[in-house]
Amino acid sequence: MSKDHPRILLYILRRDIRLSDNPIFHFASHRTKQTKSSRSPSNSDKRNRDDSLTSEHGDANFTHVLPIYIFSANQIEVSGFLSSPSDQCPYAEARSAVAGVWRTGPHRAKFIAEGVWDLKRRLESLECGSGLEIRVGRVGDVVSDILDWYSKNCDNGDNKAEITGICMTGDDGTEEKDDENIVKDIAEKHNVDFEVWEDEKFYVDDRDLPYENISELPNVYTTYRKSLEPLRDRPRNPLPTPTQLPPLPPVVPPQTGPFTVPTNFNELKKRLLAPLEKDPTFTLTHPPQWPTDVKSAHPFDGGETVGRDRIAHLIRSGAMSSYKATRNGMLGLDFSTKLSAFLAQGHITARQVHWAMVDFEEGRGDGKDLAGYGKGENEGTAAVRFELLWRDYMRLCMQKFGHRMFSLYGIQDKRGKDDQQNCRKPWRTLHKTKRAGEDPEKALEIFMRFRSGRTGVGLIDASNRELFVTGYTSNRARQNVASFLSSHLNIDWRVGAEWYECFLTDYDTASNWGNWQYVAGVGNDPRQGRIFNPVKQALDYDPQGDYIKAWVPELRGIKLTRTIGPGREEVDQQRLMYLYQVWKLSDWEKTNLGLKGLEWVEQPLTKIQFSVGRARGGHGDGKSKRGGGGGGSWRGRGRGQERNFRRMGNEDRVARSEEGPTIVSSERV
Ligand SMILES: Cc1cc2nc3c(=O)[nH]c(=O)nc-3n(C[C@H](O)[C@H](O)[C@H](O)COP(=O)(O)OP(=O)(O)OC[C@H]3O[C@@H](n4cnc5c(N)ncnc54)[C@H](O)[C@@H]3O)c2cc1C
Repeated sequence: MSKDHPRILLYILRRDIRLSDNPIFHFASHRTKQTKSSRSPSNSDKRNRDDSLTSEHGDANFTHVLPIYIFSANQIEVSGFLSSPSDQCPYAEARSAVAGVWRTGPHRAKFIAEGVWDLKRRLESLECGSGLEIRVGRVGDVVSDILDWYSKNCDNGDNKAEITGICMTGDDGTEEKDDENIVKDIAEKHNVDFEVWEDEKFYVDDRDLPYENISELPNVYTTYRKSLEPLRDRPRNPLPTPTQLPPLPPVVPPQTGPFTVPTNFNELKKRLLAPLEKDPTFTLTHPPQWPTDVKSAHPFDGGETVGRDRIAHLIRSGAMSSYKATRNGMLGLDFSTKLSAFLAQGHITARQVHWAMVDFEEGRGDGKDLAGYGKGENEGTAAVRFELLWRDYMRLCMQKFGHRMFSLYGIQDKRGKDDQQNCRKPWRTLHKTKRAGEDPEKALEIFMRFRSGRTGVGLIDASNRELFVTGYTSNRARQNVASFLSSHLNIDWRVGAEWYECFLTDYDTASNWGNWQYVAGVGNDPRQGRIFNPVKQALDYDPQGDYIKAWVPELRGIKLTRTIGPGREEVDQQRLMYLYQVWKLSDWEKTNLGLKGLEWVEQPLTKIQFSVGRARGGHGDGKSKRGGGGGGSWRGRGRGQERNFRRMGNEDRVARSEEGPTIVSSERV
């Protein structure tokens, strides 16, 4: 066989859809440079050579790189790619295990497609013959088909093209690990090298963690964080963006039947969305509608190009530096970074975010006129780093606990003794169990109202409606929603996690399931059993009612102010209570506002006991010390449990003394 025959490295892209700071592309580009320089004896300067790469990853034996992205049939519905309507899809529908909802809903499907297309464009624009191939199917099937095709169709004697290596970046999801093992077996069968690379998209590189073994990962975030402080010193340098890569192979196998992959973006998107659009209501009798005058907090297209622009915008606008003060917001583009979806798909890396902040902190690049430029780490940039570390931590928990991340009883999984003593929470499930008093139909109905944004609790409904139409809802809202489903309604929290998996643009296996467990009280919250009171939380974080009114337009007619002098109005906390729980309105007002008789208004899923007293003076300027609306004290009534509500991930950072003891009591209807 000729030594010049095409030898192909098959690179299976996963959540590393970017050209910059990408270890595999960096390595491949490095090989191109090496090959070129070894051909030219005069160009023997090895100063720029990255020896760690070559020693770590061996002497690569490839002349071509075939980057391939697979829409994985178990995670995203692929029946829209069938070549003909009469074809039968060989895969089961990509639905969730417990609630049976689509694994990937329309917002993320679109975002992923945009990211993949952006990378394809970037690779093609290098003008070195590189590109990206898109396939659909189960990962193992696609890889097998490609290897078989090269064995069968390219056997031209000396010029035979062959796959000499397969690589992918590691992923800690359980399904992703299964895929890695399947591809490893296929590679072995074909006698092809296989390598799983460290994905370098996390804040702290795995190789720099102070643990020998993942079992040593502390079960409490704070302990983990302290082991890594000072956080600013931790990230490695990002890898440079390749300017040249080995070309695509001269011949590339086609997508195997019964599927066809379109060659233009609009058609690709159409095919992905087609099965989801067959039922745009997602089985809801009252699907949320987009209020015409409200803008999405997350209007971003997917892809490395937009993601990197977003980082630059956050620096240039000062949003990164003001992050600590604004991060609990719920409306608008810049109250938080909105980087999560780009990070989840690997369109950008956490260390790129870090180094962009370092440039600002050290007075390089954008932001010259902003406060804090060149003055080192500030409260905002430190808080962003803190949150990025949460993301790392959730991912490491996934690595440590594996399947337990998806278990109803969580990573704690208190079986045995506790089980016998019936200490486990009696979750309401959507399916029949042997437990007495189960009513799965009722649970299903409750879940339907929850998803529709018709629970009757303003903050929860606003968030769930926002999620449905935009694919995003803030961290503050997510915590309340998760707590509401799992603790106020006692519904199996996994159906909430699955609903989020379907609808979140930024869905990330570890962050989603880890956060749901944490809030549901079965994860690694050291203060087990915290419950968010969505009325008090609304008072603290939506003190003018703007967020609820935006997303629940039926409530916009509720007058929230009272007159405090000639031509002077202030938000009245008593009236805010009607917005937060509309059932509290008088029949007369309900009738006037056209709300009378609506199920979610008259029969909320739960009534939360919470009231506010009249102002004791001193707050007549309309600003409470919580930064919100009118003054006045609040009072919870109930069973006498006292809880402090603090933001997850925040417990050791700010002592929120202004958040006094809160009593949660709710009466399920
Ligand atoms: C029930 C629930 C489900 C969630 N599901 C997801 C999910 O599927 N994907 C996801 O990325 N985040 C998830 N989060 C975490 C958090 O809500 C989002 O990361 C954040 O709201 C995204 O907006 P942002 O990028 O503006 O965040 P910012 O507030 O700007 O934070 C900066 C970055 O830090 C990371 N981050 C912040 N908070 C967390 C956290 N609690 N856990 C892990 N990483 C964090 C994210 O990467 C985020 O982009 C969930 C939180 C809850 C309570």
